[in-house]
Amino acid sequence: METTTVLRSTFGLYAFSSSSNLRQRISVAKHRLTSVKSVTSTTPHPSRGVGRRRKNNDENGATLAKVVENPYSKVEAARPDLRKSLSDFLEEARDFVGDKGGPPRWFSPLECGAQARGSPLLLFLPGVDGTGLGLIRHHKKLGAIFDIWCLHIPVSDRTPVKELVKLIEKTVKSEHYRFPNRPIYLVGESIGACLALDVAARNPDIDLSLILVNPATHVNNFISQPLSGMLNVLPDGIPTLLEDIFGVKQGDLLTGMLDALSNEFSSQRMGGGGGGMLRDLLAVSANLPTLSRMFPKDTLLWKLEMLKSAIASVNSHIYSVRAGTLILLSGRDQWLLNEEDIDRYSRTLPKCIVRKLDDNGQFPLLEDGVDLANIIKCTCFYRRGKAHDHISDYLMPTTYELKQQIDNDRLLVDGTSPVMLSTLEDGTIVRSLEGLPLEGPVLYVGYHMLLGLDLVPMVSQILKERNIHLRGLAHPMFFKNLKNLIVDTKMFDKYKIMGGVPVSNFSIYKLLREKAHVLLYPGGVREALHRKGEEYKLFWPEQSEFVRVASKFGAKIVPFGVVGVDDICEIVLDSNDQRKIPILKDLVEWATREAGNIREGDESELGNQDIYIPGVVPKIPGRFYYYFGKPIETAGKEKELKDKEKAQELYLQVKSEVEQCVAYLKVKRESDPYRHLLPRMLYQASHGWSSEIPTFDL
Ligand SMILES: CCCCCCCC/C=C\CCCCCCCC(=O)SCCNC(=O)CCNC(=O)[C@H](O)C(C)(C)COP(=O)(O)OP(=O)(O)OC[C@H]1O[C@@H](n2cnc3c(N)ncnc32)[C@H](O)[C@@H]1OP(=O)(O)O
Ligand SMILES: C/C(=C\CO)CCC[C@H](C)CCC[C@H](C)CCCC(C)C
Repeated sequence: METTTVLRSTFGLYAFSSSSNLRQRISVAKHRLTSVKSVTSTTPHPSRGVGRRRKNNDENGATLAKVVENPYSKVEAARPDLRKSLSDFLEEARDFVGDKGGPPRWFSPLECGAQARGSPLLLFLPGVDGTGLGLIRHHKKLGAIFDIWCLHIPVSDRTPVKELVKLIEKTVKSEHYRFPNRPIYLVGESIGACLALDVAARNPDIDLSLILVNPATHVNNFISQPLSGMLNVLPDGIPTLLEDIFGVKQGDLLTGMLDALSNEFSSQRMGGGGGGMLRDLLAVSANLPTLSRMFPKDTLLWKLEMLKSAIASVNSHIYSVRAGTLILLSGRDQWLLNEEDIDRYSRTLPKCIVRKLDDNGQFPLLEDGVDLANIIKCTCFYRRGKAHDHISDYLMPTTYELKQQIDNDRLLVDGTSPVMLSTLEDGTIVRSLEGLPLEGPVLYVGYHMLLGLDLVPMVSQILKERNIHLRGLAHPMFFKNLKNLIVDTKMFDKYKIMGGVPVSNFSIYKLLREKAHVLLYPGGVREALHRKGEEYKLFWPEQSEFVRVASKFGAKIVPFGVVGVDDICEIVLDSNDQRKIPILKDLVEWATREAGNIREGDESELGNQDIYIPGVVPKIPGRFYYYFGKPIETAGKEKELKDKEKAQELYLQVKSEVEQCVAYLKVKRESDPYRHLLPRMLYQASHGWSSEIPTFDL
């Protein structure tokens, strides 16, 4: 296996290659990068909303309209974003653990070269392996949104922790000097996390963000005593520790066979077959010689010393850290950290999010199921400026992320076979989303069903079918990173991945100004968490909202209604009931307090916004129905709609159209022969599972 890596240091570019065709490899890679850049029409760009029609100027200045293919239309066939594995790490590490030595230095992997303009710098600080390849699975995906440099510490290097911190600091300072407004991310694993904290503590005035993966917080009794004692008594001069223990060398028949097996597993995984732990075990076994060269006895002893001094240094400096921190914590096999320390860190560090990776072990960045770019999106940890901006720093879901979303919700969508209707300009109602305007700004205003379940089929279907990405104005509770939470806020990840923005008059203003397609539920959580008997009742403010801001940007307003949740479940325990049960009462009060009431002071029922989990009894699923009304133009009416009375008129018109959409669907579903599950299943059994099930006559 040949590898090519361009190594960058303060002195220039280094190239490590096991083959002689380095130049060719680099130019192939460059060519690939160029093509990635030029295919934004079919690849969702991480940082931009997806346009449908791009205007290009031809040589004579004429404007050409280029129809852009919808990257999400083939979402079902999307392949995983991360395709490398532990086996790739071990194979590529072979070239990093030779006898080359030299000082610690930075390298920038070629596959990270396609980052969008204005991307922040990401410095990766390795764990005990020192190779700097620990992010290998993530290079491609992270490389699209960061300028990535990885620190390589050669096996034979003995630079003390203090000097390593100075070396990293030197790079941080010089990069900060070059681009003072660009944030610098330090991503460190175990001991690398200690180095990151140390650098941040020494540089509180530089704009840093830290991502600490299983930060080493203590050297436990086994490691500090029996293990280091055992290493100390082993004779010097043995070539490698593992080679001695297992008696295997590179090129052995056994390693050859294991190699072949692990390759077999890798190729199956590429085809979607999976391989999991067995594949990793085989990869490790086949690469024992690499591992043994990575950790010779004296290097292991040195790393133990480094660990002790790095941890001691962090503990004495942690109070000076000002940077925002994201800590990733494996649920299994934590050798070098304990949760009490992490608790202390999260209380000490000023802006700290702790994200647990329950099913992961010692090296989560190399394990399946951990996607760092995705975690960064879900925690709103990505920023190009001083703080995360939900609009300009938002990263579109990759097609695979959308697929995961769809797969997670498949049961609900397949169970409710949604019917989506829209209205064409001439008023014709059609069974498709054809009536939705393609050009923004557009403001979708509608009724919110129980638990917000209407969002599930709607947002992804509109993206898939029309390449329209709805930016939903969402309750700020979905973006909170509360500590000591009774509920796991991971359940709100989907709101962030799919483009939710905390609701405020500023966010609606900014989104419409950017010509976005904005989704607004004026009834908000009061509708989504309604009480018994309140289904399909709108809880909108009396005084007009959204109309003036929509007209300021000439946005089209699309009123819509949706029904069906009453056909899948029935509320048996609402917030009024829960407030009568002691434990539940505390939970409702806690959640309502923590969430914050965005309708505080509203005297009507809208102000009564309990946050609670309704007790429901499921039903054999009926069907979901959506009806998007005819878009209402506000362009050219800005002056007129500045008048509060006129704005109120239009507001009431929109409200009445939403009510009419709901009423229409409630009546029409009575005549749908496929409203119930059984006829739908029979229909699909005879016409194919992917066939579109008919509905009522329009
Ligand atoms: C288990 C299932 C889950 C599944 C999920 C699956 C997939 C997920 C998919 C996707 C994720 C996203 C999904 C999101 C959806 C979540 C739903 C909820 O969370 S619902 C709760 C939140 N929503 C509310 O509670 C509504 C609250 N509504 C409001 O607060 C208002 O309606 C608001 C702020 C949106 C608009 O009200 P105004 O009062 O600003 O509107 P106006 O009256 O038109 O404007 C007033 C004036 O302010 C100006 N203005 C506003 N900002 C300005 C600025 N920055 N500069 C200058 N002028 C500005 C305007 O131009 C206008 O100006 P002049 O007075 O006429 O001169
Ligand atoms: C309002 C909803 C959707 C809007 O699109 C539905 C939210 C349903 C959740 C299951 C409600 C969860 C309430 C919990 C007790 C969590 C509160 C956490 C918060 C951060 C205080």
